[in-house]
Amino acid sequence: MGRLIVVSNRVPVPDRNGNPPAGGLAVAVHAALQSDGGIWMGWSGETTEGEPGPPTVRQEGNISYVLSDLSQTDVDEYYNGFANRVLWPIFHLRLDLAEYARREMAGYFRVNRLFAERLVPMIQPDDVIWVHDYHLIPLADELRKRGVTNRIGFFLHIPWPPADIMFAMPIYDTILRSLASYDLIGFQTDYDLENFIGCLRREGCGDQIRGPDGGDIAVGNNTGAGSWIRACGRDFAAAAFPIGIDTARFASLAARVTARGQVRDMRRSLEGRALIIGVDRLDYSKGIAQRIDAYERFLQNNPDDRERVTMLQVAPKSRSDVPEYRAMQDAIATQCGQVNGRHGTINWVPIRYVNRSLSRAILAGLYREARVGLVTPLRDGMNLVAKEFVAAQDPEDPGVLVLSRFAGAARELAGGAVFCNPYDTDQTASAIAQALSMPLAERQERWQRMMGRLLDYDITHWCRDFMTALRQGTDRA
Ligand SMILES: O=P(O)(O)OC[C@H]1O[C@H](O[C@H]2O[C@H](CO)[C@@H](O)[C@H](O)[C@H]2O)[C@H](O)[C@@H](O)[C@@H]1O
Ligand SMILES: O=c1ccn([C@@H]2O[C@H](COP(=O)(O)OP(=O)(O)O)[C@@H](O)[C@H]2O)c(=O)[nH]1
Repeated sequence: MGRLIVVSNRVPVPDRNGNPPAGGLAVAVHAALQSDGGIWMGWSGETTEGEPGPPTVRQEGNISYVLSDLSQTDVDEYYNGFANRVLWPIFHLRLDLAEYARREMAGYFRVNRLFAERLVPMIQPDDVIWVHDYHLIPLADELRKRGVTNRIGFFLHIPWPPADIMFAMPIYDTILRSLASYDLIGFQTDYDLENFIGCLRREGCGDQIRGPDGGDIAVGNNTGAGSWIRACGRDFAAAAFPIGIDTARFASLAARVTARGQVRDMRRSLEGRALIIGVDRLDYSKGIAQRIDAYERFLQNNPDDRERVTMLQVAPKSRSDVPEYRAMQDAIATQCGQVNGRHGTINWVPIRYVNRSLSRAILAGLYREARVGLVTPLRDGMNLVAKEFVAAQDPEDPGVLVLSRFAGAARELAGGAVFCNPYDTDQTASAIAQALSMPLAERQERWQRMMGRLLDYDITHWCRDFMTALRQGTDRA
């Protein structure tokens, strides 16, 4: 079997001992690379004043990590600009926040060309290439232009928007058509897949077809969503592969850390109050402001519960060079202060706000302490925090997940989570009240339903499913 080549904007480089970072995706993809050997290529995270030098290569076992520095102009135009000020807001249905500029679009394609040029000399005939996320949509097209005929797969970690939103983006057609250069496109949910096919149809450039020999593509995730597509003169496959977490390992981490250090101190500091937790990058898609409004409404509607609950919002800074993100940092801090000022007493602070990143181990323990997990994005590709919260619970006394219906995770966690509409403040406030008063038997039943799914379809399963579907064409050839 040929090697696997993974390309992503960020590369989870192993530590000094060769261990990948603890995140589930890094561990699972690292394992897939290790088994047949391979390359993981992407941005080093470093910026240079002038033109960047050649990539650095670090060998770990049979995996080569190939890291390219980018110039400040590249980072401004490709990452902060087109990826995070055009594609990100539009794919998250925020046309109002999209700032389109031709210069930034040119930078986006320039960096994709740079990655393609650097990758081509490394590719061997049997290699299979797996490209990740919206930063690198045109990469397959650039590789094809350079004569690469290998199987190339793409996984989109964020949602795919409906046609009317997509078509508002200048050069939407270039983005849409460039996806036809892949052999397999993976989405988080069947809704994203439907939206993508809807865009092809409305544009009149593609549609679903019967597969070769009438066959289906291999999708083992029980969503039943997979399709063959003919578009822009090529046939390719597209399917939903909802990303999972390292469920069993995360559950055991949570059970281990709960009695220790910072988590134990945190429990003591609650003085018996029920903990409501939110954990998100500081991103407008996560609905943090709306969540704080809903929590305040809950306090107003349930005066008896005041001083019996504490909300902890963990929100590390993210993409701080993008103006919309910088503005949010001040807005959320102000909002928390106002709620605390209005409702706090000399003995009680309603919201604790932590504006920095916590380790996975601490988070696992905090999730387990919490009576309610508040995951209320306005739009989210998947939302791994929702899955981690469930995995971390004590089976004997599980907390309740309040989950936005607009998170990708809602497709799999229906029947277990209490759903909310984050745009509806009263309804989200009621969902918080429902979660806090839920009887033990119902909490256990809901938790078991969700945990069963998360154990069956974990990150290793996700990785294997995608790779099986991607290699399927190789076998047929
Ligand atoms: O790399 P950053 O700009 O700092 O952003 C962090 C990541 O954010 C996005 O995550 C998405 O992928 C998750 C895993 O599939 C998914 O659960 C979540 O809903 C998505 O928002 C982004 O897509 C990644 O590329 C970033 O690395
Ligand atoms: O302080 C923090 C906040 C978040 N996370 C992790 O960051 C990831 C966030 O993934 P998610 O899919 O929820 O959202 P994204 O940030 O990728 O859009 C999860 O694994 C969290 O455990 C973390 O390690 N420390």
